[in-house]
Amino acid sequence: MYYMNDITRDGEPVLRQVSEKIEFPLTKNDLQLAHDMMEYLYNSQDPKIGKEMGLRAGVGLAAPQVGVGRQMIALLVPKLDPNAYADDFDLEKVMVNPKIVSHSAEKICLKEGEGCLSVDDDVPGYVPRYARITVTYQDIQGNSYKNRFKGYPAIVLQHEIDHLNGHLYYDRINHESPFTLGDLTYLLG
Ligand SMILES: Cc1nc(NNC(=O)[C@H](CC2CCCC2)CN(O)CO)c(F)c(N2CCN3CCOC[C@@H]3C2)n1
Ligand code: NI
Repeated sequence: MYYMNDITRDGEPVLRQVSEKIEFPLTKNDLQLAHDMMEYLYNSQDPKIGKEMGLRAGVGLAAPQVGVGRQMIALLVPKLDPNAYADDFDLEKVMVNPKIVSHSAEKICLKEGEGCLSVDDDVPGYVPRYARITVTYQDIQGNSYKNRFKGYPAIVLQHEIDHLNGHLYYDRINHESPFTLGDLTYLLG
């Protein structure tokens, strides 16, 4: 069970390192990590539990954010469609050793910019992300996948995979003019 004081903050070296590849079969610790990361996301998205526990809401979480420099991310991305059921997710899974193997030239961004549980103050500005990506990864059983993502789930995945390579979202903001569209094709959200 994670609380906010379990979240590693900007300034801790682990957030700026390249995380280690995970070998299979997963250790008990790895399985516990996967469980705890998903549990944080569910708790943080529950208005009652999230409030009681004082959690910042999250749709994704990377292992370095709980101090573990290993290649594991957890995703709980709701459908953007307001008519979708609350328990209907675009992405609801743990990915081990995720890797972007190809991507569109086209870039998009979230209209309201991004934030990060590991960065206490919000940095305003558009964060350019690839509109479409192909990702290889393994699930906690060790099955391998190669899937394509676009739009909102693709943005979240790029934010999380960045954490595994020591990048934070504000590294990608054009600080000269944070809200220029540049080569951004469209804004999402
Ligand atoms: C977009 C969004 N970012 C939230 N937080 N930031 C995060 O998730 C960080 C990762 C995201 C920042 C931009 C892309 C990835 C965490 N990060 O640092 C991990 O590396 C939200 F909380 C949120 N939503 C919408 C859906 N809602 C469902 C009901 O519960 C509340 C929830 C709020 N949307
Ligand atoms: Ni983050």
